[in-house]
Amino acid sequence: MDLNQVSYHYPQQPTLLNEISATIPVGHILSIIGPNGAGKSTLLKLMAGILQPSGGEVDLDGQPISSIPRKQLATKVAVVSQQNDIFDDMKVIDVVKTGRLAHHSLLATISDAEVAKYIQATHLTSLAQRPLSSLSGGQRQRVWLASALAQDPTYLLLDEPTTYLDIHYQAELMGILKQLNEQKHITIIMVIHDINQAFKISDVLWLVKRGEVVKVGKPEECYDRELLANIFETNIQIVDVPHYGKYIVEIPETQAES
Ligand SMILES: Nc1ncnc2c1ncn2[C@@H]1O[C@H](COP(=O)(O)OP(=O)(O)OP(=O)(O)O)[C@@H](O)[C@H]1O
Repeated sequence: MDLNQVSYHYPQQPTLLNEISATIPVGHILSIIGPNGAGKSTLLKLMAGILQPSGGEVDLDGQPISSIPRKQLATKVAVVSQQNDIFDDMKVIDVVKTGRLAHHSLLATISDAEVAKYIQATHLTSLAQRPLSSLSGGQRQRVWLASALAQDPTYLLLDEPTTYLDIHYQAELMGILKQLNEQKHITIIMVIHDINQAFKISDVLWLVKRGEVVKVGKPEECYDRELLANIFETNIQIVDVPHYGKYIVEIPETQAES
């Protein structure tokens, strides 16, 4: 996927993103990180073809996303969304199946074996027959992921996938994403607030501030205290944790000074 001088402004708003150019290599895990309101979700929506750039183009396999018919785009790009309570009465297994509808006719089917594969990959086997409404937030999150996988995409886009998850589920979800990336070579693009998870799982990071991609780099290139402090406008320390490696912590100024 290529961003060619992509600009964007919301209607009647000033320019938010200004001529962003970047390439996301196939098979990479990219995390977009930065403070609230920086433009991360907007960038993700442009990459998903949900929003159209005000200037420039997002290209997929050399073709502008805007020119790719919706159903064809759905064979390549899946967005993990989580706001859908219209599925509440449906069984998990049936919600997962609906993922395939994105790029097939309503009469199209997905084989039971394939559904089972996605359910297994997202650790939902024991919950498959339960109604969605009976699941916890973290379990639901995995259902949305399984449903997106049923689209069989090349690119999986996620907006803050760990927001409602406790640390156990966060780690589990990250493990699932890593496995999908390694085994199925799905390119993963996510907006994520947990910077340590982002640094751990990603091949490349985009650090975004006020609509600008300030830094593109591998995690090891972004363990830069000053850079991170500048992006998040807070005091950052990078500490070494035994058996883990570098860990980024935010230390409020008042404590740092004492
Ligand atoms: N539909 C909209 N109409 C007008 N302005 C919008 C709209 N959606 C977002 N914005 C504005 O665009 C800016 C960037 O929003 P965006 O959601 O992309 O930021 P973000 O980096 O994902 O933030 P967060 O971390 O808080 O989710 C913000 O100032 C926001 O208020």
